[in-house]
Amino acid sequence: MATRTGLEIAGVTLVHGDGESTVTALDDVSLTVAAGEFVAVVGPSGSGKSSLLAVAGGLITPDSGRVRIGDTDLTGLSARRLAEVRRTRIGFVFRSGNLLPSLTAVDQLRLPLTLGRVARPRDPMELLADVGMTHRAHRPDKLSGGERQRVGIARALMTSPDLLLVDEPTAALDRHRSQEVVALLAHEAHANGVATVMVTHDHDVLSHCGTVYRMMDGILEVATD
Ligand SMILES: Nc1ncnc2c1ncn2[C@@H]1O[C@H](COP(=O)(O)OP(=O)(O)OP(=O)(O)O)[C@@H](O)[C@H]1O
Repeated sequence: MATRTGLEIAGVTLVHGDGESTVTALDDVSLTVAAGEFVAVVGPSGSGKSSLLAVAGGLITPDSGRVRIGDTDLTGLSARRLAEVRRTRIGFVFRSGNLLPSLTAVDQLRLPLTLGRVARPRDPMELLADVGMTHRAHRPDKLSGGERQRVGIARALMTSPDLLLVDEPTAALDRHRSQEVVALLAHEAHANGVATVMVTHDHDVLSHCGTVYRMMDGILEVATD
């Protein structure tokens, strides 16, 4: 059986700024992540990791190259179609959960379903159980950092996305919670067949990932150490 492709980035270049002060944030970057595959991207500050997530997530259109999610080519889509792809096909997980302070855990998960039609909605209670969350009626101020991340991960999976983009998920967590959260991401990626790209500075969690890539001055390569 052919492996389903979740994300395909081919020959992407992205230049920030204009005139004399330009920065090549992505320099002919290619990356393919299959459905269910969990990859990590490491690299120093300013090397282009956030730019890679922004391009993969359809937030920035690259200057050249191609970005595909499943069978959809993002290059050339209208802003409206791109927003629709972001809402229905891509899940975003942020550094510290990015939860809305006034909503309970279960309502954070219901939110993505209120923003428009979703072809394959998940059941919020089931998904919270999946990520090991029992405090379903708690608001974020009553949750630990690890629990907030669990809710953030579950929220990102509500639309059954093809692609999960994860930015520094352990930035606010201690070592033990970091391991738990990244193990959970690995489990969800495999169990749901979602291509997952995680940017991290935390080398302790890399054993949970498949391929580890290193970004350096906008160039992406497989990390060899
Ligand atoms: N909007 C922008 N305008 C101009 N330059 C930018 C812009 N965004 C990023 N850059 C530059 O592009 C390069 C890559 O930045 P990027 O944020 O992708 O790096 P990063 O690896 O994610 O860094 P960090 O680990 O600190 O988040 C840097 O030199 C940065 O200064």
